[in-house]
Amino acid sequence: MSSLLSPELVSASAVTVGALAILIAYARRDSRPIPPGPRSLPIIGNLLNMPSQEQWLVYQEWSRKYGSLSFSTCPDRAFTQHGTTGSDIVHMNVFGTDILVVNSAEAASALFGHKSAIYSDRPRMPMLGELIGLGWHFGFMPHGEDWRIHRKIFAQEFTATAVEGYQEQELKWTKIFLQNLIATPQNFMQHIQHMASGLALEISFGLEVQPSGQPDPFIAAATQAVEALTETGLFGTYLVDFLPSLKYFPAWLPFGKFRRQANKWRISPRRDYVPSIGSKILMSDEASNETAVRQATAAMFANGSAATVSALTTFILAMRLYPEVQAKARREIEQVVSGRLPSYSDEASLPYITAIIREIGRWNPVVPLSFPHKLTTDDNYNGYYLKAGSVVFPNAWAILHDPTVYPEPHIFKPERFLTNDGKLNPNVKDPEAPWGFGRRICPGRKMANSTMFITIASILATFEITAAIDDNGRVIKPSGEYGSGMLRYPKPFKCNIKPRSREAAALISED
Ligand code: HEM
Repeated sequence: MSSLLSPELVSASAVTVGALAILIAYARRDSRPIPPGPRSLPIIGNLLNMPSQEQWLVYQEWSRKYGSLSFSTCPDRAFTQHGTTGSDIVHMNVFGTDILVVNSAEAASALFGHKSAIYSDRPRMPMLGELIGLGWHFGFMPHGEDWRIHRKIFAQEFTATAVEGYQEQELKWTKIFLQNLIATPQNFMQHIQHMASGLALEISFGLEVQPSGQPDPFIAAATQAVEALTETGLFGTYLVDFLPSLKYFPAWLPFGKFRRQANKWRISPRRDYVPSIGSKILMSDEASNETAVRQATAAMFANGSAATVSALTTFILAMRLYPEVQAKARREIEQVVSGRLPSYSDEASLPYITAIIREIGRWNPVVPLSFPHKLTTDDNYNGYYLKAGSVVFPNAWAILHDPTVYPEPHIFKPERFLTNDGKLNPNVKDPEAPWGFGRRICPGRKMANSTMFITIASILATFEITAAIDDNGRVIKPSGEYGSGMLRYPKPFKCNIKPRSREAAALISED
């Protein structure tokens, strides 16, 4: 009996049944007009068109290329003539899974905003949730009761008032960061990471983490989770996302590479942890349901802070590449802050710093394709039929680089959010797209903005960021490149960071 049900036989049968289901679905395909997209092939659909790098750029290009002039009545679009007007929604199909990419703010607002009840689900993500073990992460839970409970408890901890309550810890960690920066400025990325993790641990568990950065097993596990999320979180990166039965295939098969990668990233805290106070609390068996939810959300905060790390690294990059922005920001700070470090009460008087924070999220969004949403009910948009069960990607990158809304979108220009006399322009909205959409919008955004404000204002008040010089006296220009994953980070780059003056250095070392 056991030999009859060998894993190989089970997986082969599962794939055969899956292939049959796709064939039947293909034969019965719908004839209603669907959004345009690249031409698809039988069974595999657009598998060969799926970009593997910087997907947001490819989808942005497709939305210009595939027009909405003539509606196809054939879902594989074999006979469609594409128009020239472009379409803000593009469609693909891979092994029977419909994929929609939303490329404009109007379409995002019409779907994720006005119809959030049917656009707030998440697709099943076998690689991330089942093989790597991030299924507990409520950011990837289906839109249901469990998600609602997690989200409610989490959101209570990060309201505007709750976030004000964390300012003391944020000021403390900003100071630690500045001190680490003065000691080893070349390690600025590591110091940003340490500050974000230390702050998350202190706020979540009340833990006092070593300021100098002794390795902590909880930080290590959170970092591992972030790496897994970055590499695999983009739905469709692995075939198993489209064909879940592949997860039963043994790792040694030639196409079992994803299994080997999943084993590398698999989150198994109970076995791998060296006990720390944080991990003991996190893993406590006596935990009640609510405690369990709190524990998971605390760990989520550690992950969320990874996004803040990316945004702060983008800030350093922008200051290195745009010295005139840095000089202008510093002039504003000098008018407001003198003989002390910046505080939260300065925020209202520093509109240029607020504009810089907005521009960071717009210029190089941390999550350019946001997290994938799933449509739960048949819908239509601009005459197109959108099928229930479709995976829907909001293309935050395309929305934030729309030249009709943000002229010269590739340039870092905080002025776009300001009036001529330097106030925040009420007619230019603070973009929401960097934070996601509808009911799933990032619940940690107030916390992230608060951390960014105090860190950025404090760096500008005390340090100068200039070009690094190589051994031959030549300026090293950062490539400005980013890694391509679900969360984007600037690729490591060099710059010269030094205190602006003796007074600034003295402020940093003061207790
Ligand atoms: C610059 C920093 C950050 C950025 C750019 C960012 C961006 C995002 C985005 C784009 C999403 C997906 C929204 C969607 O599905 O439409 C998200 C979800 C989420 N973020 Fe953030 N985030 C940041 C920081 C944080 C922080 C600090 C926390 C924790 C305090 C956090 C907690 C979460 C959670 C829990 C979710 C999942 C929400 C859900 O599925 O219901 N984020 N974030």
